[in-house]
Amino acid sequence: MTHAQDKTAKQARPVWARRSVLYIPANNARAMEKAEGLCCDSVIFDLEDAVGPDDKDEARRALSKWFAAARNREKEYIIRINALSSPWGREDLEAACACRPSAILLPKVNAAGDIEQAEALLSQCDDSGGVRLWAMMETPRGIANAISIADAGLKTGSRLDCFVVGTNDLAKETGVAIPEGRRFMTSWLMQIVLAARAAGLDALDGVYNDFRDTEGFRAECAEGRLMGFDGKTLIHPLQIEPANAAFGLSPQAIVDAREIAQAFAMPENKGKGVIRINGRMVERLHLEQAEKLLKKAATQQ
Ligand SMILES: CC(C)(COP(=O)(O)OP(=O)(O)OC[C@H]1O[C@@H](n2cnc3c(N)ncnc32)[C@H](O)[C@@H]1OP(=O)(O)O)[C@@H](O)C(=O)NCCC(=O)NCCSC(=O)C[C@H](O)C(=O)O
Ligand SMILES: [Mg+2]
Repeated sequence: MTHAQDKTAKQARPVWARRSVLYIPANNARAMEKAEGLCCDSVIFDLEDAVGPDDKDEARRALSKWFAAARNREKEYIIRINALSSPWGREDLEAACACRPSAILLPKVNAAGDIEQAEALLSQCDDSGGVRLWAMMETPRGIANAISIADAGLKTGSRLDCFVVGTNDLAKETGVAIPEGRRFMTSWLMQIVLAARAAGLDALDGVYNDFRDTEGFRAECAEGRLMGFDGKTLIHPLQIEPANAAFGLSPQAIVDAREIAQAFAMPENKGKGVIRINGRMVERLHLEQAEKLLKKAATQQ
């Protein structure tokens, strides 16, 4: 991978704020009707674990109806399908692709080959590249292969944008307990963040199951922010506001980013690699950061 290829792949990705990403079971009509009005940055409609085997067909039909109605696209709408190796995966992918969501979320990704398989199937039903791909990192093998999975996202034309942590499956597969600050999981979570960053992907922290425990939830959001996650996946509307607060961009960060963008846009700074703003050194790498931050800020709900 050359530097130029790496940069092209990273720049091709859509930039969105993803502070609060709410799961909604695709067989829960009442919750689905709330999706547009909630102030989370993104919604993941779930066809996988939240939907029982007997309800999969009905859930696909509900999704197709939901997307067919005129929907605003002020936030991202993602569909989580079942694993392609499961009895439902292929049908889910076709049905999800026909909905034209912002992205399809692939669960239980174990290796780069899973991404390549999904990309190949996606290109058969969407040749525009508009339907993006997200990957759940929630199996022991997936964590061990995190960097090669992330690198699949640097291939020409890849749709991979984001890693999503699945702490429940990780706990189930490994026997590691989640409570007490997730301390025995921390090294895996950091491996996911590191691999995501190596390929310029976003990384979203796992869910907090005890949705009535606001204090515990806020603490885990604060931890996730310090660990470098872009946002948190949520299971209940009560969790939206604390996640937005924890992962939000501060007004000062937005002011600083605007200042950097304006400074580099001035004719006297054209082509310069480094400039001085308010007595501080600012390089072009800071301009890239500032531009991304401003794009994210524009999509915060
Ligand atoms: C957890 C729940 C089953 C709780 O539901 P409920 O008992 O109905 O909660 P409330 O009575 O407090 O609900 C109050 C109102 O809020 C609406 N609501 C609840 N949840 C949602 C939601 N997710 N999105 C939108 N709206 C929601 C209710 O409809 C009530 O509205 P009203 O009747 O008008 O007052 C439920 O919250 C739920 O199903 N959550 C999502 C569960 C889910 O999707 N799980 C799968 C993803 S998590 C996962 O798998 C992570 C990963 O893979 C891993 O391995 O870790
Ligand atoms: Mg899971």
